[in-house]
Amino acid sequence: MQKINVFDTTLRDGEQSPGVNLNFEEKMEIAKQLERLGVDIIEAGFPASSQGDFRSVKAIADQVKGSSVTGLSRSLKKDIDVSWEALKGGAEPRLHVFIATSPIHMTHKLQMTPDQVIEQAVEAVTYAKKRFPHVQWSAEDACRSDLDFLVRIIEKVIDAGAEVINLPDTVGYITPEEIKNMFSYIKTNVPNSDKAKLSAHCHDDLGMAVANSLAAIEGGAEQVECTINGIGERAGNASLEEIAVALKIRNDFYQATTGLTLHEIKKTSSLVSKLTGMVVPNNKAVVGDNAFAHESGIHQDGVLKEKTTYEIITPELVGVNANRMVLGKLSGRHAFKEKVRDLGYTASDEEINKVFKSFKELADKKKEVTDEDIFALMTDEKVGAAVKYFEVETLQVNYGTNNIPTATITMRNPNHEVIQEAATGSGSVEAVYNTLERIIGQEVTLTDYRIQSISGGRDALAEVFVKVEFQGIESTGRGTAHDVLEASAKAYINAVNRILNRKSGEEQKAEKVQI
Ligand SMILES: CC(=O)SCCNC(=O)CCNC(=O)[C@H](O)C(C)(C)COP(=O)(O)OP(=O)(O)OC[C@H]1O[C@@H](n2cnc3c(N)ncnc32)[C@H](O)[C@@H]1OP(=O)(O)O
Ligand SMILES: CC(C)C(=O)C(=O)O
Repeated sequence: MQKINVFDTTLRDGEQSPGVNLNFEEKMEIAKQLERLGVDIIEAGFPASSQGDFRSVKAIADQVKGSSVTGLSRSLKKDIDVSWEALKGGAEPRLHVFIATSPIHMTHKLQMTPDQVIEQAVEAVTYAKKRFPHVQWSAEDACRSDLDFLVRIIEKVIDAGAEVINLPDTVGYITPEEIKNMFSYIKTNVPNSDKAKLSAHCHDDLGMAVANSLAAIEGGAEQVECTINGIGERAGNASLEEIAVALKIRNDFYQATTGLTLHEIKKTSSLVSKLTGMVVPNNKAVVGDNAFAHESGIHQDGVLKEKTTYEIITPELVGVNANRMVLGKLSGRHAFKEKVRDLGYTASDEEINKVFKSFKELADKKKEVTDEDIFALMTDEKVGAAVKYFEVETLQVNYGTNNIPTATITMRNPNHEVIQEAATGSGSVEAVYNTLERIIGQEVTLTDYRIQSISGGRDALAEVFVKVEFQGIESTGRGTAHDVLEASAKAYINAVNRILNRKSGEEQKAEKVQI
């Protein structure tokens, strides 16, 4: 099994993401986490770019000893000198020096001839080698460079002392097949290629950065440069976690491995997301919130029977506690039943089937049905096992800033008669309660009223708790609904029904049902 070195550039190319600006403490915290993750090389910054970056790179090089620390430098003596000052305290000081090799970059940006570029590259590597025991050289925009020019310049920088040759796809242009061919071409045609490791550094402009990095490995790369969560200049870099997990899960194909502690991946991803402010999309491979979540009934059923039906990565592998069954309108009975059991309910198939129907109705109205929602549905069902003396059939409330709130309610009474009444109140809830009291035909004293939302979001269920006194007995009641007034009415009637149940001895029966 071939060992692939992981070169993490979250703190250098990752910080080039528009809008990202990490301070000293943040860079230090990320570097320490990268060390725990076990990356081979941390590119901590670009020391010559600013005082702040110099200070961070220096501190990381001085303090992080579990990974090798490097910094980026142009092919200029002044940049290399500054980099040396920053990196010299590292365990084995390592410089990453680059120059562009594509015709577009050489002509327009550097305004140099290919021969001048070769000369400057060799001069820079030679100069760097006088100080640094390890020098990596990068051919910026290698993937749009002339292959035979690359062969010429690479041979010379290896002779000058570069021990890693990085061939970046700077603008995310190449395809997997092309990059694989490019790496094997360089390996075969550079006469001294055995004296250096080849490295890939891919950008994601066409969404192929990870595929290209893996293809480069097939072509002979022994190092991949990547960032946590794939952050980086423009559309970002190849994402470290995706490459690492692909190599692990498909090592039958790639025959390659990394030295990473994979269960640190999720923690590292969350830390980088928090400190950079770059949110990880829910559907992001490996570290997205949905990476181990199943919502559709057929998938949930499959996973409950055998995880490998729909999971190729175990959540534990990357430090996620467990997979997640998300209950929504596409979920089925198997997952629902499992969730009800997980929540601690003992329920018969008949009860499950009944609540499943209410669950589907709720799921049609709500994006995600949460544990709290299921709890509310189950509690309603269990409490509903007692006699419902009164039951609200329809409820309408007329409210306006210039009107007196009026409620009109149709309700079934203990004699199974449907009665309609209307009443006003100083607010909508009072109007509802006055109307209910009128239908009940006896005084009901409300002694407590509390409302809260179940789970988050605008579409959350409302949950109302009341305490009422009726016929000399006090009882609590609870009601849930999407609408606060409906939940208020349900809670009030629930309390009255409980009192009537208790009076007729039915309450005892209801409490026997195990919740
Ligand atoms: C593909 C990559 O990701 S490369 C890394 C990109 N990262 C960064 O640029 C972040 C850090 N950069 C910086 O802070 C600044 O750009 C600095 C400090 C490096 C340079 O700043 P300035 O001196 O103001 O130059 P500026 O950035 O405007 O232009 C870049 C200069 O470097 C030259 N240059 C670019 N790459 C190289 C190189 N590898 N070797 C030598 N010179 C180079 C350019 O041709 C240009 O030279 P010119 O001023 O003679 O025209
Ligand atoms: C300087 C190199 C490594 C780079 O970041 C790129 O080409 O994208």
